Amino acid sequence: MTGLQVRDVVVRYPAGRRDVTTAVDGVSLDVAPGEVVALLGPSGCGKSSLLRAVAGLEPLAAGSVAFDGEPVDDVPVHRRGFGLMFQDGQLFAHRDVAGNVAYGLAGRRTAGRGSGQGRGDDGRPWAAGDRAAQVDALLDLVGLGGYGPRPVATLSGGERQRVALARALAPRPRLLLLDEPLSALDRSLRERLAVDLRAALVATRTTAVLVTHDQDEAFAVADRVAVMDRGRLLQVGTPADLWHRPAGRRVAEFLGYEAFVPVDADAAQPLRRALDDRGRGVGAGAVLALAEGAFVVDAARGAGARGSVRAAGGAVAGAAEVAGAGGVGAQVEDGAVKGTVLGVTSRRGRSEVRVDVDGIGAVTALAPVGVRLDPGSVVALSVEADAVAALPLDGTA
Ligand SMILES: Nc1ncnc2c1ncn2[C@@H]1O[C@H](COP(=O)(O)OP(=O)(O)OP(=O)(O)O)[C@@H](O)[C@H]1O
Repeated sequence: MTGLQVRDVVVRYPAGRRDVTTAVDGVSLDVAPGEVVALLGPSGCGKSSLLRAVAGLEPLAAGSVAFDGEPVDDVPVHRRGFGLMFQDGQLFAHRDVAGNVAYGLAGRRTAGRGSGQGRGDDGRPWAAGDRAAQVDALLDLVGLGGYGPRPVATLSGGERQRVALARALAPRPRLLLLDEPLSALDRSLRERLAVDLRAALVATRTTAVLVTHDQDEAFAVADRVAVMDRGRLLQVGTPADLWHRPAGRRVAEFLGYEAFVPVDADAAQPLRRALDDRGRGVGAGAVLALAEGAFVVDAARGAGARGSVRAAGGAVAGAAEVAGAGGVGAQVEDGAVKGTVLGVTSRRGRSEVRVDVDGIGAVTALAPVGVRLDPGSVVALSVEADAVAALPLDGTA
């Protein structure tokens, strides 16, 4: 066995005088060498407790943690050869950037020390050369080339986390444990840093476990995502696996699926046809989960009643648009899915249209940026099959 093996791990904390909280409730998980796995779940589901148990910072109430087939349960934290990185980076304020990274180099494991811990020079970017060159290479790796002499007090939050990452990678840990490393940053910075974090982990072939409550971050950084809830693992899979085949409603909700409809309901038939067209036929009895964008406002097929679909330039799209023609939806083509507009917001170069669809309820449809739709108007909707998933019949997760 290579990589990390977590078996039936239980972590408990005292709660009150007699009670205990079971924060991790029998979790098993393997992480292959060079693989990045994200632990994803809502606040309090036990992600950090599991990570801390792997690190050796929390005692196990049951189960075991092994690396490369050897149990580490009796190995103290600093002898496990695991690196840790936290939300706030915890840089040394009195050292400059280079000094912080060099501190990580000082802790580098040497080849052959301890079982499975040593890896000789393997062509990684900072494996050779003197210490200053290694620091420079690490700073280049995290996109901070030339930052060495900067006092850390002068860095932005994102830059600090990049330094913390360089420092954490410097000793070439056989496993890097990252606890919400980006969550103190604002969203756009987080998105950019997530991409860079993955690039740095892949370039250094670092085996890593990342804790996050942010689905986008988990999907951007990890090869596989482990969804946790109430101390248990609900599903582990690649981002594509999870997105297309959530194990159940709780996983789907956590990934951002916002509406659910039994496949046999009338309202589900257009969705079912769209899945059939993609070769993703769904059997009777399943439930369809709809993510944002499962419907797209279909301007070409018309809008009716008290509103109209207008493109950004003001041109009326769709010949069937009428104002005030009695009866909501009167002018929308037969056979089209119809939705009553509840409101429109613009985000990231597109419009998100909250629409109420008969038999399904309120969902978020997409439309071109600048589209003007009055609340109460009825729009035709087409289905985007990629944003629809079928939940298995027995999916309890
Ligand atoms: N030191 C502790 N003492 C007592 N209870 C704790 C302790 N640490 C965590 N817990 C409890 O264990 C459960 C899991 O907490 P944990 O921090 O592992 O969750 P999490 O998923 O990482 O949450 P968050 O995303 O909010 O950090 C929670 O109910 C929490 O209150």
